[in-house]
Amino acid sequence: MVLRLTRRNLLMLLLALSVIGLVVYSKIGARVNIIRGTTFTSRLAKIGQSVNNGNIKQNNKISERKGSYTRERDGFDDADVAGVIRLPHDSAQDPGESDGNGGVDESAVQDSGSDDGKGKTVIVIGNKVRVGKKLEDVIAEEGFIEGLNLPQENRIKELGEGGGREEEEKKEGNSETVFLDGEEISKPQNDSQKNPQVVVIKERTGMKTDKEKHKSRIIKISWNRDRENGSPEKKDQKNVTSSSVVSLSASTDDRKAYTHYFFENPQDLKGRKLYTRCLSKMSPEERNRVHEWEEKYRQRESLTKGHMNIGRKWIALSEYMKGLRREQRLPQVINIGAKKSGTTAFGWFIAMHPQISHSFGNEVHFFDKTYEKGLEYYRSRMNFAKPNQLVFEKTPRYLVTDSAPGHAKKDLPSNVKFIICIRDPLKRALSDFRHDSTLGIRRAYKLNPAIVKNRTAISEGKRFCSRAFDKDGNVNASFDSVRTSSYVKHFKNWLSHFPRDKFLIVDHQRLVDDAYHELHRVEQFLELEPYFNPSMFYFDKRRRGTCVKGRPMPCPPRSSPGILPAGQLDPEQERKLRDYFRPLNQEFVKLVGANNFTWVDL
Ligand SMILES: Nc1ncnc2c1ncn2[C@@H]1O[C@H](COP(=O)(O)OS(=O)(=O)O)[C@@H](OP(=O)(O)O)[C@H]1O
Repeated sequence: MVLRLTRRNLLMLLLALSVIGLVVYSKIGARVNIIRGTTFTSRLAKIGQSVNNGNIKQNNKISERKGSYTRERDGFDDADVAGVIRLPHDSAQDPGESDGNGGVDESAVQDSGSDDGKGKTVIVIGNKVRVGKKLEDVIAEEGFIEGLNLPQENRIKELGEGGGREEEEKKEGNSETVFLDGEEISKPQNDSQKNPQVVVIKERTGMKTDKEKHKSRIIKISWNRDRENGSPEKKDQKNVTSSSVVSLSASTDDRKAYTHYFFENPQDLKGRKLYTRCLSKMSPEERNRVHEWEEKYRQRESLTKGHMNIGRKWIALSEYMKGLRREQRLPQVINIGAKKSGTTAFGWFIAMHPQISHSFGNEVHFFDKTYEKGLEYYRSRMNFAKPNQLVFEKTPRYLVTDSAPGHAKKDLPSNVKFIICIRDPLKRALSDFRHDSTLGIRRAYKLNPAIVKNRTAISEGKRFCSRAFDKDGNVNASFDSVRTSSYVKHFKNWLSHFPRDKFLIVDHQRLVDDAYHELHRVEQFLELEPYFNPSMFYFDKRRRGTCVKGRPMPCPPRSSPGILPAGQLDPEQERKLRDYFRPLNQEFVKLVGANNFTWVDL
């Protein structure tokens, strides 16, 4: 049969091909899922489930999915992960066997998955499972575990980058004493060292592409946190984090110098970005000194050049900085918002003060976006501060993130202080909306500038109102731009965790009209030596903002490019919004205890 090549026939053919494609894809996809769902991680999770009622730790990236446990897709194949779970009752000694050829030893898994498995250690490295074997024996057999070559006295003998290990190194590894957390694990000194509660190891396998190699270069060892305070009864496996290992091994001072999130998570691309940024701020001479230090570190640790991954570079860098008495500390001052209230300019001004060390980058977004990465990550986002400096970061979303103050209270030192920048709530809301619209169309704008050509102040005002009011014409309090401007609601949430004297309110308008006055208040609040003076600042008409005299770049950077006009409202809509904000402003002022904001009663 010969089909005529008409448009209709072509369409039919395309449709048929798509259907076939879909069917094939769904079949293969389903199979892939089944394979993933039954790999050793889910088995490992089941073992853990029988031990601790299914509370497999989040930080091991094992999460519940469709009734069974499977590792979160974080770029690793299941075969890259290994784990050790010490079941309760440390009794069994009979070693289980690996099948030796990379497959999972089914009997070992089944054995330990049942209640009979209690009391046995289950160790999973790569896709081998061992039951009842001593951790130290397994480590000795495996020969190397990256991530344990902690600095100097905490070092484990490291044996190559997996895959192509040298024969000689292998021998060395079997004969050398192995150190874990700075202790000889072949001669444990107390029971808790003998009994690791959880060890999770990510091990590289035969990776091919560079990207995969990078990803696979992670091995994590986690110990039960309770080991630290010596209360094995209070075991809570959910609390285990990979950073506990380092923190257990180092004294407080060493911890500050060496513990580094990127050392343990070299796959986190942020590490590379921040490292580059940090070095780019240095003079060429200083950069050379850092590279020399890295080389010293490499030789001291007997590492090959290939070993110097980004995690180790961070360790070397923090060692170098430690020598200059500079270290990464958790922030002591946080500008928590509000968005579009001049927070970027504020951060830029305050960073001029010699006693302030600004975090890397404009915003950190720890309490609102990356909290699950842990405090070590947060610390690694801070710049290397001198002993007399206060560490500062700003993230405007903290103000409106409900969980932020609780987490900040729990995690930060008690001397932390907060700055809140605020602004006329209506102007802020319009600026906020413009910011979000700009981000939304930035891509389209790049492709076709004409897309914003017809957007006027009036049209933007209309777009704003279509969101700011509901269909009955009432203010839509849950619209983001309106919600953020309701300062009192957010401030109350923060006040329920911190006392009033922990906060300083900075008004954007005053930052424009009299920057010196505002910044001097900040100096007093933070107990800094006076640095700013009135003659430093001027108002730049073109930039419509405060700038600083005598600097190569006199004005702070803008947080978003102004490709759209600010929205203009008709008087009726403006009145309605003002009526909405007024009582909230008044309540806010009562709480703050000062009333020199020009916009409160508008
Ligand atoms: N130098 C200087 N002095 C005073 N005010 C300034 C300065 N630079 C920026 N701005 C104004 O700050 C508004 C942006 O605020 P943020 O930096 O907090 O925005 S962001 O939340 O970080 O996106 C933004 O407001 P709009 O222009 O209304 O959008 C800026 O005009």
